[in-house]
Amino acid sequence: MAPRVLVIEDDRVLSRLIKEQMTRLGLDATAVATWAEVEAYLAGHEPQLIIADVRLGDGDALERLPDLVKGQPVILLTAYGSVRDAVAAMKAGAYEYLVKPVSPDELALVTRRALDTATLRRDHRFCRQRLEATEAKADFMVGQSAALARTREAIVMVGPTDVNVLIQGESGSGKELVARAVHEASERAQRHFVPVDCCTLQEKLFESELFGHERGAFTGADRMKRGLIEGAEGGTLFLDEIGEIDAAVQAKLLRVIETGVFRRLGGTKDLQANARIVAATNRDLAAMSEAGGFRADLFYRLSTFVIQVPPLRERREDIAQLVEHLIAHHNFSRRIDKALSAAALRSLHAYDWPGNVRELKNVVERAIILSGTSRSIGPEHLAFGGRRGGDTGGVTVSFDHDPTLEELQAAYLRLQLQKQSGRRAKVARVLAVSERNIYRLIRRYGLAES
Ligand SMILES: Nc1ncnc2c1ncn2[C@@H]1O[C@H](COP(=O)(O)OP(=O)(O)OP(=O)(O)O)[C@@H](O)[C@H]1O
Repeated sequence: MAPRVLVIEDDRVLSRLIKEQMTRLGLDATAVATWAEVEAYLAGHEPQLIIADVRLGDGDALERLPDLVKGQPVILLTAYGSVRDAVAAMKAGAYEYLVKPVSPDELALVTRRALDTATLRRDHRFCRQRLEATEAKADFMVGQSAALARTREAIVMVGPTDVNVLIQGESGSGKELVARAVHEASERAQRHFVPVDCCTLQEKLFESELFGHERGAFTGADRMKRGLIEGAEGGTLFLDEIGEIDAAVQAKLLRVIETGVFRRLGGTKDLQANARIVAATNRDLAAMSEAGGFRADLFYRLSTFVIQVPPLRERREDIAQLVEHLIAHHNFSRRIDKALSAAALRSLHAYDWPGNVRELKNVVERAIILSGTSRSIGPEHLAFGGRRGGDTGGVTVSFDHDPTLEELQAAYLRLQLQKQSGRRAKVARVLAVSERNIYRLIRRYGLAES
């Protein structure tokens, strides 16, 4: 459908000319000559653009402009030499003003631009709304267990206070979900929640992601780039896997927290940060700081308030509800009328869930696929830790001594990296942990070349 344009002009000749030109531009134009007609038209239509003469016989467009511009862009036509009108028009929110006699080329150009801008604005608004809707959905924490209730209580308590929060919990237990909930419960909820993955192999890249960089800060930095910390202005900066940041970043972060000041990479200006810091880790940060692996002063600052996210095996009573939620919200199959058989629920209860809710999500998604057209999900559709039912074709890791847990983990990771030809995303799926966890482990065990 052609975009609608309303032309408000009481000079009959000019009105006809503009209308004809709009038609030539492929627009659906309607011309009116009085404000009474405008009101009647707007009661039944929503034009995408209005072109209006500043002064009509029965009223002044400038007075009505603030109301008019709410719906769509308005281009005003002003008399030659009336600078006062032009300034007032722009102040009142007109998209553009054109001085009579109107040049057809200029009118065509401004019309196109106004329509394009309006479309962009609309798209942007739409994207934002969708984003907010997804974020709100992500905040939906499923589970009625007493353990989760304690986590919820902590969120409600600390959310509005603006203090820094440290979220501790095993991988896949829902730390990011908790961080989002803290943000939502705060006065910063209207601003951005910016998640930052601290687990990266390239420290310099990470630093510039976080703090931004000035032009020329390093080879390839051909323009200034703002860091995520600036993106979180007025909102919340979520530092995931905080235990992984190196000493240089630890020092910079401490400075931000203590003084509210930071610098972009290669910069000399002190910039003000206003972001609430919520950090998460699945490591024992207190022990790390005692052992010297993490700055004690930073740990102290970050852990003003600590929220523990319980592992799934400590809240098995949530499993049934989580499975129901995961079936209802999965997005790769149209069949959402699946149900778990009692026997399948028993095996889910019996399992230990080292990968927590993320692992449960993987298991449920695989089960939805494996159960095909059958409505019921049975134990034969469940594949724990990548294995299904009675299928025992596993892996063997051998040692000439009794390995420590760490050695076992490193060897198994090396083996999986070989097996999956170094494809980390795939290894992450098999091990039922996040890809960033795989990065972290690769770095910890020095397997980067695998
Ligand atoms: N209580 C819950 N209700 C619904 N979904 C959940 C819940 N807890 C976790 N999830 C889902 O499980 C997955 C993993 O959660 P999340 O990413 O928050 O874990 P994490 O602890 O931050 O993991 P990592 O340590 O790997 O960063 C996500 O898809 C999340 O939506």
